Amino acid sequence: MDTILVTGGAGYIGSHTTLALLEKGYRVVVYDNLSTGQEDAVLPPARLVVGDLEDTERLTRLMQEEQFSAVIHFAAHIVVPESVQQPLKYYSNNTSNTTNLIRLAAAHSIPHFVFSSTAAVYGLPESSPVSEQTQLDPINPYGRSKLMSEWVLEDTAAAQDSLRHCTLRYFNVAGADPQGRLGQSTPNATHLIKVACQAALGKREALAIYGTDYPTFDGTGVRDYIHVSDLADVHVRALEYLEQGGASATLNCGYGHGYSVRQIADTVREVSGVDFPVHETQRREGDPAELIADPGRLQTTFEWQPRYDDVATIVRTALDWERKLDHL
Ligand SMILES: NC(=O)c1ccc[n+]([C@@H]2O[C@H](COP(=O)([O-])OP(=O)(O)OC[C@H]3O[C@@H](n4cnc5c(N)ncnc54)[C@H](O)[C@@H]3O)[C@@H](O)[C@H]2O)c1
Ligand SMILES: O=c1ccn([C@@H]2O[C@H](COP(=O)(O)OP(=O)(O)O[C@H]3O[C@H](CO)[C@@H](O)[C@H](O)[C@H]3O)[C@@H](O)[C@H]2O)c(=O)[nH]1
Repeated sequence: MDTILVTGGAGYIGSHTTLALLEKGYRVVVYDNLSTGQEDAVLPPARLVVGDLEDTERLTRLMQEEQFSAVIHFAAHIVVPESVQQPLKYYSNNTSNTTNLIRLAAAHSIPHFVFSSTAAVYGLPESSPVSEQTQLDPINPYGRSKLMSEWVLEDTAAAQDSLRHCTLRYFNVAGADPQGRLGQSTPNATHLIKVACQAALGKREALAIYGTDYPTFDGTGVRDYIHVSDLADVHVRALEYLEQGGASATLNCGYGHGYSVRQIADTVREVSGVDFPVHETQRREGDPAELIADPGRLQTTFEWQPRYDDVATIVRTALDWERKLDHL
C-alpha cells in the first residue's frame, strides 16, 4: 500500500487526516516537531518522526528511506495576530520551509503534493460566496505566507510534469472525531467554536463576541464552518483524484453556507444546556464580515459529499472532545 508523508500530522487537522488515511489502508509517516502538535494524537499504526521542517538533511534521509507516493503538508504556524507581530516567523515556516519541502519532494520524484491553504488568501472579499476565481488579496502575513507557497507549488508543478498538486483552501475548521478518538487539543486556541465550548464547560468565564455592527443579518461575523472529519475525508479524495490522473487543482473547502457568532453561541447553549455569559466587545482587527465558500468546484472535481454538514453535530463533537480533554 502507498506510503504518505504527512507533515504536521500531530496537529488538529493533520491527526484527523492521518486517521482517515489509515482507515483507507494507507501507510502514514507523520513528520512533526510537536511545537503545537501532540505525540498521542498520532494514532497507531502511523509512524511518528519528530523533526523540524527546517532540518532538510533529516527530511532528505526520510525521503531516501521511504518510498513516499505523496506528501500532505499541514505543518505551519497558524495564528493571524501573531503573524502581524512576528512576520518573519511566518514567512520562514510557512513559505521558506514549504519551498524547501516542495524542492525535496520534486527532487525525490514524489508525484503528488496536497497543500493546506486557507480562505485568508482572499483577504476581505467584496462578494459572497467566495469562488476560487475571487481576487486574491491577503491582508496579513499569515495569508500572504500561504499564498506565496501556493504559487511556489503551482509554478513547480507546472514546470515538472511528474509533480501534480491539490491546494486546499480551508474555510473555518471545527468539531472533533465523532468517535471521540481525536479533537482540537491546542492550549490557548482562539477558534470560536472551541472557545464557546470552553465557556459552556466553565473553562473560561465568558465568550467575547468581537463586533456586533457588521453588515450581516444579526450584526456579528458569519463563517462557513466545516467539520474536521469531512475535511480529513477531502484529503483522502484529493489523493485518490491525483492517483487517478487528475490535473493539479486549487479548491475551496467549505459547505457553502454560514453561521453568525450569535448563532454559534446559541447552538453551544442548546447542545450543552448551559447558559454561559457572553460579552459584546469591539471588532477584532482584520476580521471580514462574512466568509462563505462556493464549494462547487470541490464537489464536482472530487464527486464529494459531506457527512457532517450540521452545526449542532459540529458543536456536539467539539463539546464531547472538550469534556474528554479533562480526563486525558
Ligand atoms: N484550523 C483552521 O481553521 C485552519 C484554517 C485554514 C487553514 N489551516 C491550515 O491547516 C494546517 C493545519 O492547521 P491546524 O489547525 O491543524 O494547526 P495545528 O497547530 O494543530 O497543526 C500544525 C502542526 O504542524 C506542526 N509544525 C509546525 N511547524 C512545524 C515545523 N517547522 N516542523 C515540523 N512540524 C511543524 C505542529 O507541531 C502541529 O502539529 C495549517 O497549515 C493551517 O495553516 C487551518
Ligand atoms: O472568541 C471569539 C473568537 C472568534 N469570534 C468571531 O468568530 C468568527 C470566527 O473566528 P475564528 O474562529 O477565530 O476564525 P477566523 O478568524 O475566521 O479564522 C479561521 O478561519 C480562517 C479561514 O476562514 C483561517 O485562515 C484561520 O486560520 C482560522 O483561524 C469571527 O467573526 C470572529 O470575530 C468571536 O466573536 N469571539
